Amino acid sequence: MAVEIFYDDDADLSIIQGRKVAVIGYGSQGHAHSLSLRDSGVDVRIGLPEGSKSRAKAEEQGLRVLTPAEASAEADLIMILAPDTKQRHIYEQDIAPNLKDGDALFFGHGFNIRYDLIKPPANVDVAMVAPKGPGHLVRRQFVDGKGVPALIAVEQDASGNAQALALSYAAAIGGARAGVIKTTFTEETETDLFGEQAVLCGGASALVQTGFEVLTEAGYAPEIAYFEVLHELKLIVDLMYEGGIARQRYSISDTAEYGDLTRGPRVISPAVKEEMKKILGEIQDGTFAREWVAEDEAGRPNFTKLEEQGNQHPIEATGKKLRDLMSWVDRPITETA
Ligand SMILES: NC(=O)C1=CN([C@@H]2O[C@H](COP(=O)(O)OP(=O)(O)OC[C@H]3O[C@@H](n4cnc5c(N)ncnc54)[C@H](OP(=O)(O)O)[C@@H]3O)[C@@H](O)[C@H]2O)C=CC1
Ligand SMILES: CC[C@](O)(C(C)=O)C(=O)O
Ligand SMILES: [Mg+2]
Ligand SMILES: [Mg+2]
Repeated sequence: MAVEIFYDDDADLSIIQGRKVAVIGYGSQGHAHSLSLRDSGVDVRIGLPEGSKSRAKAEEQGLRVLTPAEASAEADLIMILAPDTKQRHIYEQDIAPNLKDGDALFFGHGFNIRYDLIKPPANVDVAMVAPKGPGHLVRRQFVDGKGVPALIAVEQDASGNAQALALSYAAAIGGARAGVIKTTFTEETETDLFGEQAVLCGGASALVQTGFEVLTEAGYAPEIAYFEVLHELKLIVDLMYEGGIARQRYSISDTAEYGDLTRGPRVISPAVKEEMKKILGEIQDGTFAREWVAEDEAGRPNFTKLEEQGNQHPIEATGKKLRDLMSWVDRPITETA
């Protein structure tokens, strides 16, 4: 089925400029949405608990910070940008009691709606604006006059105007400069989880770590291995970003391209594709969501252990040493990035 793609000319910015927006959370996505909404002339307040370490960051940027309940009560559009596993509790405790007829409840990812963790009442719009990129780059691209593509979806159209509202919001954070695609909460959730697990984060991290291990275990210098499998990956992916895999193949040598064509399918073998299909199945049938919610409720023991193991991987120490010598590479991720 053909997708609908919208650009700035299709969006009416005045719709979101006429709303009182509460952004709940001020992390990667929260800071990007809030600052760009404000720069687009939208009335924004931030909802954060009293003890939140994000409060100071938002206040330093001149934003008005309230508790999540106060922000929800004051606003007529509430965008939840707290961690997915915390959203259900925030919704029940702070948002639901403050929802009024005609309010809009917005999400940056469909997890809590797709897996029935949040069940909004019938009298509010329920929509999503999900940028297809990390929040710090969503903000950086907006500041640079560019934009990260975004997906919009409407789960519940109580006002009859939810899609135009979502598109207006997406335009205000720069998404419609690059293209906004209309989808569903289900499609966004399942493709986003699959992308981050199998390709963008899980797949890419494991590929890089394994390549580094194979080279260093064979006696090659860690610094050379780092440049080969991590640093240069960005340069190769930049070519794909600009012109697809064909552009990447045009720029590399014939020798590299022959290796790419003949060895790539041996690395990402049919067995890897089968495993990817299993991972997609666990997303579709809710296995991953149940596992992740239970892990979070148990205090994240496995998450913490695996994250620490990743931090201790030898590629991290080698990379830190090399990046310290390249001031332009380790660009700090700040609230104005
Ligand atoms: N990271 C990304 O780039 C992307 C994220 N998304 C989605 O955006 C949403 C937010 O993710 P992300 O930006 O990564 O989140 P982060 O973990 O970066 O930030 C979470 C924010 O929520 C705050 N928070 C924690 N608990 C509460 C609470 N009880 N009430 C209010 N605020 C709270 C945190 O404050 P504190 O400082 O106190 O911890 C922090 O400011 C998720 O749905 C995610 O799937 C979608 C696309 C990309
Ligand atoms: C790729 C990870 C992501 O889905 C994103 C930045 O888009 C996320 O959830 O952070
Ligand atoms: Mg994503
Ligand atoms: Mg995601």
